[in-house]
Amino acid sequence: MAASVARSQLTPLSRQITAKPSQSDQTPKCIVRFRPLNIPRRFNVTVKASINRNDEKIGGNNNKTAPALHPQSILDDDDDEEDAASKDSLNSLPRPLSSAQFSNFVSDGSRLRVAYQGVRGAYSESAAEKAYPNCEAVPCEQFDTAFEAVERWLVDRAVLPIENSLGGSIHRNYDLLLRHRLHIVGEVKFAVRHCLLANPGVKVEDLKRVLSHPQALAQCENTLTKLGLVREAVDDTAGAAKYVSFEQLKDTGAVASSSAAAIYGLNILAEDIQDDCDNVTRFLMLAREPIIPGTDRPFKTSIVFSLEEGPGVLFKALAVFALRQINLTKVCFFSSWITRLFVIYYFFVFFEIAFEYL
Ligand SMILES: O=C(O)C(=O)C[C@]1(C(=O)O)C=C[C@@H](O)C=C1
Repeated sequence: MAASVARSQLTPLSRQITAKPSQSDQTPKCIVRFRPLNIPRRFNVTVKASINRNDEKIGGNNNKTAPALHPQSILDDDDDEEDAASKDSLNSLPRPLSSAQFSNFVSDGSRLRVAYQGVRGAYSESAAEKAYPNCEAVPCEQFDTAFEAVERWLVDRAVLPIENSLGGSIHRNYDLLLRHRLHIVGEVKFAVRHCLLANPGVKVEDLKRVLSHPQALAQCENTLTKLGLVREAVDDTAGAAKYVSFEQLKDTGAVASSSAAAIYGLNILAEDIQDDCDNVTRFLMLAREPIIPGTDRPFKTSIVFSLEEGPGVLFKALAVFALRQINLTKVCFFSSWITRLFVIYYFFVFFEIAFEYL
């Protein structure tokens, strides 16, 4: 009970996480200065978790497990300590996750902090708990807030939806994967069972409109059309439930989970209102450090790249995989402000082999 009270006091992280945390912040790792090991100290730069991109720079010894960037406390700014710091730095480098390391605890034994988008009762919270049992799930207002929270060491991981069996790809998160430098370290599938929620005493026939996340509204298209309800999109399903409850709305319902109903004191008017009983959302688990796949089992690898416009460019790109018998599990196209066309490939193949091919 005590735990649930404490958790209910969590306020979602907002975009303001760019502000320096207060002294009382319990997370000492939150402001970190990264310094490439092979760059003189005076060229120190503050960058956001670009560990992967500089991997090869370390000592040129093909040590793929050693990231090139060294996190150093922003308070430690004494030049005299440079040599000692450089020597120690190899030992203190953040280690990339290995496939065997799916621990729910960080190195100091504290619970893993996992960011998700939404408020308490969101499906993303349940997915985070499924991905990392016993974690401390940290609500974030927006998807990019969750990305930033990991990059700034406010949390250890993020769990974000990427695809739904009914609604399709969640392009916003593909786009954010490109803009941020986090690594996909796993995925979790979560069966989403939507309920129609309303304040106590409100009946289905009293409802005129319904609030929810756009994906959730799309997943319940048939039911909501039959009920003739006006749909209104909000940031997340549980946020819709919270709003309906706090505003004591009598003509407005929410599409959300049964746990959101319990948390915000709403009644469940209808259960399993999604159009397909097999409504599954796939969530990605994201971390600052890449995972180094072992050779004991196949790993799913995601590749993002852009193509210049021209006849047959996509055909040629796909041929790279086809000619090597590499099985693609998903191909996704979308436009982004960064380039005109991005293609995402998922395929089952060992990571190193994939890179050899590319
Ligand atoms: O709004 C929520 O509860 C979420 O966790 C977000 C989200 C999504 O973005 O797809 C997650 C799962 C469901 O598919 C519906 C909504």
